[in-house]
Amino acid sequence: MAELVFFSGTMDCGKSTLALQMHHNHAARGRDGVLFTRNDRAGAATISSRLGLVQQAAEVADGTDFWAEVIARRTHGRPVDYVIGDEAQFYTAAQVEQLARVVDELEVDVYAFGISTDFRARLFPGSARLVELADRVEVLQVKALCWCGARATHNARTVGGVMVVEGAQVVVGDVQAGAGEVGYEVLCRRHHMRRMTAATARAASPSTATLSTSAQGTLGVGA
Ligand SMILES: Nc1ncnc2c1ncn2[C@@H]1O[C@H](COP(=O)(O)OP(=O)(O)O)[C@@H](O)[C@H]1O
Ligand SMILES: Cc1cn([C@H]2C[C@H](O)[C@@H](COP(=O)(O)O)O2)c(=O)[nH]c1=O
Repeated sequence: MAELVFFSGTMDCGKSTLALQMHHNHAARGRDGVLFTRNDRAGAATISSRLGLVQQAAEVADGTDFWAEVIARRTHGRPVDYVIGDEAQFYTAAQVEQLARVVDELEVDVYAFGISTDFRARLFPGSARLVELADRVEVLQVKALCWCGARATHNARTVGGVMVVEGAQVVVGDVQAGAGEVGYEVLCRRHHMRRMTAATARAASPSTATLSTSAQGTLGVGA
């Protein structure tokens, strides 16, 4: 039976890498897949992973209808066994419903990848609908880490390393940002709620190492 699976995690936890690995493995066994993305950092119609993999994909716009996209390809003779949708947090709720219909009525597996919450720790509309409709929500195994060494569970938006809480929900950006640029940093909930980034923690206590001593012990670093 076909499935709608939502692979979710913070920024920089390996979602796009996994999306491209899954595409590779399915395609290697002769399955036909269609790749979609929206607002990838590397530019339109691209899925890019920080590990260096880049693949062309169809760019999703507000008017994209996933049901029509799959039907059109099937009409032109493609089997369309699965759909991979990256940056799925940016899809509309209606588009997620179309994906669910593609699964249920066309027997196409849909693998959606995205962050659940924005810089204010609020669900994106697309992610909320995925959590509501997915057969499974999978949390990625590779842990992104907060500066303190705890598992990062939240995404902070930063300017010059300082967390900001005002602004538009969608601002494309990266965890590696230049001075003064809008960037992102992944944090544990405790430090997200305290608005404490690596830079502000260092400024508050310059002698504190970025990873806490206990975390360094756990991770086997800092000896
Ligand atoms: N130089 C590097 N060496 C090894 N792994 C890296 C390197 N740069 C990034 N990564 C890995 O890539 C992950 C980010 O992958 P990516 O698919 O771009 O994430 P996401 O799509 O979730 O934002 C990081 O968590 C890290 O594990
Ligand atoms: C938290 C947050 C993120 N974004 C943007 C920033 C990036 O362009 C993407 C996430 O990409 P990744 O592959 O998961 O690193 O989302 C945003 O627009 N608004 C936010 O609040």
